[in-house]
Amino acid sequence: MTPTKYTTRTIPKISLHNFPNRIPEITSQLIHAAETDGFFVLTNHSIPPSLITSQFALSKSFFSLPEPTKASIPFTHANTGWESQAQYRPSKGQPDQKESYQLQYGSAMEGKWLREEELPGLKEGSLTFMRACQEVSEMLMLCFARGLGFEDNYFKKHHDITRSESQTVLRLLHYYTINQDVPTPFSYHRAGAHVDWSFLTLLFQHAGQSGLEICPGREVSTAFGTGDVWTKVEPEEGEIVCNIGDLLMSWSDDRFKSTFHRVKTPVDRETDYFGERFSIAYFNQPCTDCEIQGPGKKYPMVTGREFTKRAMERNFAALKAKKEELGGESV
Ligand SMILES: O=C(O)CCC(=O)C(=O)O
Ligand SMILES: [Fe+2]
Repeated sequence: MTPTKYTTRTIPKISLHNFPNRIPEITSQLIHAAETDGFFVLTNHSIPPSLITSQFALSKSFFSLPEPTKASIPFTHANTGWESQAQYRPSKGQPDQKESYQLQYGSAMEGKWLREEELPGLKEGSLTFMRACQEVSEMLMLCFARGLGFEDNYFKKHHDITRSESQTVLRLLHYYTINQDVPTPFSYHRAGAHVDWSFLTLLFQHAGQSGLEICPGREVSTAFGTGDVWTKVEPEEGEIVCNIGDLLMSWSDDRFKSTFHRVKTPVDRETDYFGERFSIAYFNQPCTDCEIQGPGKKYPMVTGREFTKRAMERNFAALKAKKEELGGESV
């Protein structure tokens, strides 16, 4: 196994302080970050630290529940529910070593909330947190709409969480502790390299629970491939790490780049984090019936439903190719 090559890149930090009066300045910072790094970190945003802390506490309580309770709300094609070691990345053809629980706002959650007595406050608390994430997302959507020459509400209305067509997702993630005394198998990945197919992803991490790495420079919205020079993104409490997803890349006619990222397999006792890791991701997804096309019409128009379906199919095709390359290994 060839060792990963690393380089230090400065991840832009963008403050949302006093947003209504700083929209032009924030817009130019966001556009620059989106055109170059594809990743940026938000500071001074509107989500109170206590809300982030409570959502992490809910997440920890959820993942501590007995397996049969979690298995009673399994992950399905509606993109909601709980899974454990079931997500295969096309880059590796092996399952991520983690469990996750995906939540949405609307009908896709039917049968996917636990009963209140199983985890009191889960539904109300998570929806409050999701709405706070949406508020931040809508600030960014306004800036991206201006940057691309659309009217201010353009992206906001296509990601309307009050509509039953909403596909936006909150994902609670839990990576298992890794035993430092046993050599880590090659196939072991906390989260294999991938790009998100969202518009924008907002990621919350805990200080000290490192592992996130990025590799900018994705050039086309359809190809899979992992660059070989990575940069570590150290988690800071309260900050939001954002990445451009394939949807915004396509909607900007490839002007903004979606960026490969992964959660590293810890191998080095001196530098890597082997303990359990919790993170929370909020994926802005388009309403199923919205029409997606960039200002320059580089790609044919597709609906939100088609975009999601194609992204899943691309993932599946790339995974199949990877499996064949690995010699029909059972995944
Ligand atoms: O857990 C993390 O830090 C990253 C998660 C992620 O990239 C994803 O779920 O798409
Ligand atoms: Fe991701």
